[in-house]
Amino acid sequence: MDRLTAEKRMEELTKLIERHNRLYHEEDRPEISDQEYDQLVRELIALEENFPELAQPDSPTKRVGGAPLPFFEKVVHKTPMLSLGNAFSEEDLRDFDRRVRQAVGNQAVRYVCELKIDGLAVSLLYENGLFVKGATRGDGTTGEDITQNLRTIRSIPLRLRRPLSLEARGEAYMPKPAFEKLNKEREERGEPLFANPRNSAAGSLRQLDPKIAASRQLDTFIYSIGDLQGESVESHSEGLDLLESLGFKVNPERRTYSDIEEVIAFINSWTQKRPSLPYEIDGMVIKVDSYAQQEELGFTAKSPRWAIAYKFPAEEAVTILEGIEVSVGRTGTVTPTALLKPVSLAGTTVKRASLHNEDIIREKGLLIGDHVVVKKAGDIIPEIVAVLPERRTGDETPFSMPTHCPECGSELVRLEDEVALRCINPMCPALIREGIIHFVSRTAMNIDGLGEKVVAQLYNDGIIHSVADLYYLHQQRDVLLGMERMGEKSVDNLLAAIEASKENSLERLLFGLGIRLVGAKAAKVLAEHFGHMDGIAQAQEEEFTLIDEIGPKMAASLYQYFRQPQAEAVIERLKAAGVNMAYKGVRVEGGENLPFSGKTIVVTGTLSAMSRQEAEETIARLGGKVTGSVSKKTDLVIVGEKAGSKLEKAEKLGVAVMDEAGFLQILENNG
Ligand SMILES: NC(=O)c1ccc[n+]([C@@H]2O[C@H](COP(=O)([O-])OP(=O)(O)OC[C@H]3O[C@@H](n4cnc5c(N)ncnc54)[C@H](O)[C@@H]3O)[C@@H](O)[C@H]2O)c1
Repeated sequence: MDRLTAEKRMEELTKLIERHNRLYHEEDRPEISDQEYDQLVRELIALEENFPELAQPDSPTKRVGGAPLPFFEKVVHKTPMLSLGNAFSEEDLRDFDRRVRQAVGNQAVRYVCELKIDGLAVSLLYENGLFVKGATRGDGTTGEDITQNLRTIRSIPLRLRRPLSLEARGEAYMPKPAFEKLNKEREERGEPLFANPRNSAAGSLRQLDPKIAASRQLDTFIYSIGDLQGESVESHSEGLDLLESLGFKVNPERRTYSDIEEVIAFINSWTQKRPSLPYEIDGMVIKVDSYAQQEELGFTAKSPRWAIAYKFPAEEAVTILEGIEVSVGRTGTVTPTALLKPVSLAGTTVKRASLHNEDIIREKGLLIGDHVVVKKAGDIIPEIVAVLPERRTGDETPFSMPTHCPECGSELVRLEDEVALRCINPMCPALIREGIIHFVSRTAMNIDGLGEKVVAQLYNDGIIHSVADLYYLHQQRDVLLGMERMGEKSVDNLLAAIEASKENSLERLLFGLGIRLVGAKAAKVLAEHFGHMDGIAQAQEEEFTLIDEIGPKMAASLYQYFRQPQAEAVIERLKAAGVNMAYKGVRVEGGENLPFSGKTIVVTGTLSAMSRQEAEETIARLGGKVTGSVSKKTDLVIVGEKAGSKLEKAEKLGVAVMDEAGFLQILENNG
C-alpha cells in the first residue's frame, strides 16, 4: 500500500473505531460485533507499524475505553485502569511468553490464568475495611462515581473481614439467566433489547437511580488488589488469595503454570467448556505472577506488558453474502448455498453456508450483497442465522430460485407438502452422480477409495452410468490407470474394495439404492423382514404397510421404485456381477444381536472419520436409537473432538462415554 492510501485508510479507521468506541463504552449499544471491532483495530495497528511516521499520538490504539458520562461525579484513579493486549492464536501466546522471558532474563516465570469475564471493570476503594467509593474505568484515568449502584451488588462486601485499606479491581457482570430475564421483560414492554450481558451490565451500573441497578441482579469477580496499606503481598496469586479471605468473590477457575504449553492446554479446555458457565466469558487472561517481574516488564500506553487477553474464536461472525449457488442432490432436491465473503469463524475460514431452502431466503428477506450473521450449527456446518438490513447500502439485489434444473434443464416441481423444489427427471446427471456417491458411502456399500471427486470424474467421463457399472470397472483397468492421481496401487485397492463390497448384507445395498424415504434404519427392517431383494422387489404396496416401521408413504415409494424399468435393469446387472442380494444378519425380531440394540445413544463433538449424520445412520443400522440430548435415560455418549456440555453432562450423570476410536472398532467388528 502506498503512503497516501495508507494515510487515508488510517484516518477512516480512526473515525470508525472512535465511533464504535463511543457506541460501546459510552452508550452501551454496539452496532458491530467484537470480532469486527478487533479486526478494525488490528488493521490500524498494522498500518501504524508499517507507517510509524503517520501514527497519531492520540490514536485509538493508544487509548483506553470511553469518556466518563457528564452526569456522574468523576473519580481520578490512583493508578490508571488500563486495557489488555490481545492474543488471537496459540502463536500469539507463545510470542507473549517469548517477550516476557526475554524481558526478565533467565529467571523462572509463573503465569496465573484466569477467565476473562465479559462485563465491565470497576474499582472499589476501601478505607479501614469499609467500602467508601466505587468507580467505572472510564477513559482509564478518570472514571464515573457509581458507588450507590455498586452498593446494591450483594457480592461486593460493604465491610471487609479485616479493617484494611486497599483498592480492589474486578469485573461487574450480569449472569446469563438475569440477562435473559431482563431482555424478555424489555421485549414485553416494547423497549430496545441489550445486545449482550456486557452491555446490559454497563447500562445497569450507569443508571442514576440505584433501585434500577438493584433490580438487575448483577454480580462481581474481583481480580486485582492495589494500594494495600499496612500489609504486603509479593505476587498476583497471593493477592487473589488475600482478596478471597477478605470476603471478595474471586473466580475459582484460576490456575498457575510455569510452561506456556500448559497455559495453552488450559485455555483450550475452556474454549470447549465455556457454554456451560452461568456467565459470559470472552477469553482468558494470562498474567505474570511475580510483582517484581511485573515491575520489570512495565506498561505500554494502553496495557501492561505482563498480561495478555486471549480472545476466544468467534462462534458467530458477520460477513457479506456474495452470491447464491444452486445445486441438485441425489433425491432431486434443489438446495441453495450461500457464497460468502471468506470470514474466520471458530478457527476455520467459512466461505459457504447452507440455506436449506428457498423459504429461508424469503423469510429472512435475504438480498445478494447483504451483511449476514453466520454461525456454526452444532459446530460443523455454518448457517446464516440473521440478516442485518440496517447495514444495506441500496446496492443489494434480490435472488430468485431457478425454475429449471441447473444440470439437466428440466422444469423443477414442488411435490405436495414439501418446501423444496425438485428435479424429477430420473435421467438427470446430478441425480445419478449424487446417487452413486451415496451408494459407495460408508453407511451404504462402504467402498473405500471412491470419494466424491473420483465418482464425479468416472461419471462425467462416461466410464460409469449407474451404480451397477462399478462392478464392471475391473474390465476397464487401463482407463482407470489413465485417470488423474490413480496409480497401480490405488487402482488395485479400489477394485479390491469394490469386489469386497459384493459380500455386503442386503440392507446396505437396499439403502445404497437411494430409494426415496428409505433410510438406513428402514433398509435394515426391510432386509430382515424379507430376507432377499427379490421378495422386496416383488412385494405389493400393502405388504410393506403391514410392517410396523414402514408407513404408507414409504410403502408407496418402495413399490413405485421397483416398478421402474431402470431400477430393474440395475438390479439385474448387480446380480449378474455377483453382488449379494440376501440378508446376512441373524433374523431375530428386533435385532437383539446387534451391538447397539436397545441402547439410547448421543453423538457429540466432531468425528474425524465421518459426518454426524453418517454416524447416526450407522448407529441406527447397528440397532441403536439416537437422541439429541443427554439424560439419565442415555446409555452411551460417543464423543468426537471438541465435545462440550453434553460430555460434561454425561460425566455428571455417570453415563458411559466412548471415544471415536472405540466407536470405529465396533463398526469394524460389525462390518
Ligand atoms: N463491538 C464494538 O463496537 C466494540 C467497541 C469497542 C470495544 N469493543 C470490545 O471491547 C474490547 C476493548 O475493551 P477493553 O479495553 O475493555 O479491553 P478488553 O476487554 O480486551 O480487556 C480488558 C478488560 O478485560 C476485563 N477483564 C475481565 N476479566 C479479567 C481478568 N480476569 N483480569 C483482568 N481483566 C479482566 C477488564 O475489564 C479489563 O478492563 C475490544 O477488544 C472489543 O472486544 C467492542
